[in-house]
Amino acid sequence: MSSQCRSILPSKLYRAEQIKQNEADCAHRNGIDLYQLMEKAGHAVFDCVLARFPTAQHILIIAGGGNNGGDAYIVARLAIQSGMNVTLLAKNKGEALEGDAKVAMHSFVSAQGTVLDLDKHLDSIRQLDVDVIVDGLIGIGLEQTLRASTAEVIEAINHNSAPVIAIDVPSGLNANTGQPLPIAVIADYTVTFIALKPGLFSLDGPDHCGQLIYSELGLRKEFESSVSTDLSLIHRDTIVPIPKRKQNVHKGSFGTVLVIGGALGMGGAAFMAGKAALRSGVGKVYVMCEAGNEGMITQLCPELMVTGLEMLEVDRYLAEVLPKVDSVVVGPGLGLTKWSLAVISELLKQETWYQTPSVIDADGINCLAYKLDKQDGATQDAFARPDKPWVFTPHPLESARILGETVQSVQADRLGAAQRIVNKTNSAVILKGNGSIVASKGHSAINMSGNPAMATAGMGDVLSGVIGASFCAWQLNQTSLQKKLEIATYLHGLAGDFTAKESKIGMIATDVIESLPAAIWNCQEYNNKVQGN
Ligand SMILES: NC(=O)C1=CN([C@@H]2O[C@H](COP(=O)(O)OP(=O)(O)OC[C@H]3O[C@@H](n4cnc5c(N)ncnc54)[C@H](OP(=O)(O)O)[C@@H]3O)[C@@H](O)[C@H]2O)[C@@H](O)CC1
Ligand SMILES: [K+]
Repeated sequence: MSSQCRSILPSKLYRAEQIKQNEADCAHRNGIDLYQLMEKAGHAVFDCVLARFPTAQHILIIAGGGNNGGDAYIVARLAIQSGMNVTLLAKNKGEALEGDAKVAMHSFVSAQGTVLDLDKHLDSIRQLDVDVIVDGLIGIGLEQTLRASTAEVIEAINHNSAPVIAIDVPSGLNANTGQPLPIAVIADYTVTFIALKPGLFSLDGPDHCGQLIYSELGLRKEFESSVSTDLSLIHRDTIVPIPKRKQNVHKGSFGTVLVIGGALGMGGAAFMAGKAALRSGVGKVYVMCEAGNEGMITQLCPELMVTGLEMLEVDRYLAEVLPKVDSVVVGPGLGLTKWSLAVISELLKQETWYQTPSVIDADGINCLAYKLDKQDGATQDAFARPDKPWVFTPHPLESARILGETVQSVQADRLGAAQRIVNKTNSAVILKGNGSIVASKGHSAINMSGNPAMATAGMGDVLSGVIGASFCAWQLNQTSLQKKLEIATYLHGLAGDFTAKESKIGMIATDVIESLPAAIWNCQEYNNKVQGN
């Protein structure tokens, strides 16, 4: 998501329906009506045209039948008034328009603008040689799969090689979920109004928005103070600062993490989680792995305290070590075998585990989902326990396993799926993927750091180690579980951003581990400078 304009972004996100329900009241309280708001929206988009394409002569504008189309007519009028050659295509030549959008169309026509019939000019959309296209087909009014004729218009816009500015939301994109329904305009810029919508930041949203330009239309303060939300963004300005360390400290000051994983053939995952915890500043890291793997893990990282165990030795080890650690990372390379299921069964018997901050990742999730599927009472009881300091970190497939759903239903509404996992496990959740979602009861936040180079094996193991560290290495004792997880997720992505080369191809998980100290330092320095700490 590195192309998005982060520095000016607010932290709150609002669903389309919250904006629709509240924009009129907010505008009225600010002394303007909805038509004046539409004028402001049109001006904001035209400012973008002028700023990004100052030499543009010929502009193609697509206007839909709702208020998103209304904004488009304002842009078209401003373009004519500034001497541009404007081609405006509208459904039914705009004849069915009502309300403010109709007024906007008349203002365009009064400025000598001509409205052409969209359906008769599909080929023009594909082929017209223009300097810029403005997409005002559909905004936050889209609720269900596109009609075929509208999908065809979007396909035609995407076919034209001219740059595209989308008004409010790329047409066809679900503003709440980031899902194209099933196709959406691929814009170079999206000028979005009043409040940020979650779909612009998650799933396919960022690939369709291009650079995001937030235009509050003078309503941000009014809107944020009068409308509450359970959604937020995670970016540099929203994370709680990690304090700088005092000089007089020792390894005991920064906690102990236990990593449980590393079945035969998968020792590398436990190594990566353990090393990521160390690189995030943890004082001591224990690794409990399957007997036979201890040598290779120690060789990869001699700073880890590694113990290889047979099945029958696990209970004694856990009873002895769990009370000594500040957090547990369960899952990296754990496998789904007799050994790993025995490990999980022993863990479920340890009362200490339920009070210990724990990350449950990868095969930790798969083992628990498997046991749940087998109606295992201990797993059901563990899920039912309220207020555990646990976080599940599933990718979409693991999410589907926990929920007993399909990957499609998880991806169709990632924010909803994250909350369903929170409710089912009584734990926090990080639902991985583009725009990872950090969720706990009643709140979900979408992370903005990270890049496509991170789509590679082992990256989740690194994240689990960073989260393990967030519980003890950063002296965030007064910070909520949600906020700790937000910092860990952000720093993991930032370390990936620091490491990725331009092509965003070929970075590996162990590269990211080495960038963790720089990412932490960078945020501490930023905090010092910007917030004066
Ligand atoms: N309120 C204001 O004054 C302000 C509002 N603002 C702007 O208004 C936008 C919201 O406007 P909105 O609510 O009118 O909805 P909007 O995004 O234009 O979509 C409706 C159009 O989409 C079409 N359509 C829908 N579903 C479809 C489907 N499945 N398949 C195909 N078509 C479908 C639907 O067609 P219909 O179904 O009616 O034939 C209709 O033509 C918002 O994003 C912002 O840009 C700003 O100017 C600030 C002031
Ligand atoms: K649009």
